[in-house]
Amino acid sequence: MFVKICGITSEDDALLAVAMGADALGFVFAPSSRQVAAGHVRDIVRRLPPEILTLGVFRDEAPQRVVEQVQTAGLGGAQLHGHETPEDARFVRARVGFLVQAFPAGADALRRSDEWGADVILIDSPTPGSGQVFDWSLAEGAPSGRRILLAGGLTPDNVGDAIARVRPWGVDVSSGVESSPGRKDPRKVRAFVAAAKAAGEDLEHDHAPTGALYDWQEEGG
Ligand SMILES: O=C(O)c1ccccc1NCC(=O)[C@H](O)[C@H](O)COP(=O)(O)O
Repeated sequence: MFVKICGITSEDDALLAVAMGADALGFVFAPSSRQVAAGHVRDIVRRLPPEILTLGVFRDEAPQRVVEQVQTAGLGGAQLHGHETPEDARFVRARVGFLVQAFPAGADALRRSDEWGADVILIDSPTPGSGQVFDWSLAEGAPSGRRILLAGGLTPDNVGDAIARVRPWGVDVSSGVESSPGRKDPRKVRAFVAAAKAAGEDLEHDHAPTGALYDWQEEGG
């Protein structure tokens, strides 16, 4: 189970999340209480192991500006959370090398998400970074055979249920592992990563696959 910790604002929190077993970190460039500047992110990213996927998080930003910010910060890719068109997304993907495209759960566009050409489809609540949980049955609108990252109000207490229900490729969290906006709580981060990884192991040992997301994992994606 791939685990991304989003809304990182400090080197301490970045190193903490990595030490706890996170696979990816997100840095919010969109207007937010967690907003960070490219120069600050660059200083953090330099201290991280190369295998950690680092993503710049944007919302309705000009595609060329997304590319510039990702490159200035030395990030591994971009995560787009707004009303980006498939053309915007493909422009960014071609220049930054890795793209996560977010869709609000239940959005019609989720069924057409292949058009965005993203490496990973993120299914989130309509208000990203808000800590709001959505009805997980809405994640069923995702295309089959794609890497699905699930977010939206996940916590150490509910992430196991969410994984069992949605069977995603990975999970993404911000609010649920914070002590205050932009500050991560070490105990919550530890508990979240452990619960997500344990639930992922349970999925692998489950011999009764039911969903397309599981099929993709079975095929070695
Ligand atoms: O965190 C923000 O404030 C934010 C603002 C604008 C676009 C995206 C933003 N965050 C994205 C994330 O933190 C995660 O991808 C995800 O939405 C986490 O949500 P939650 O765990 O519910 O806080």
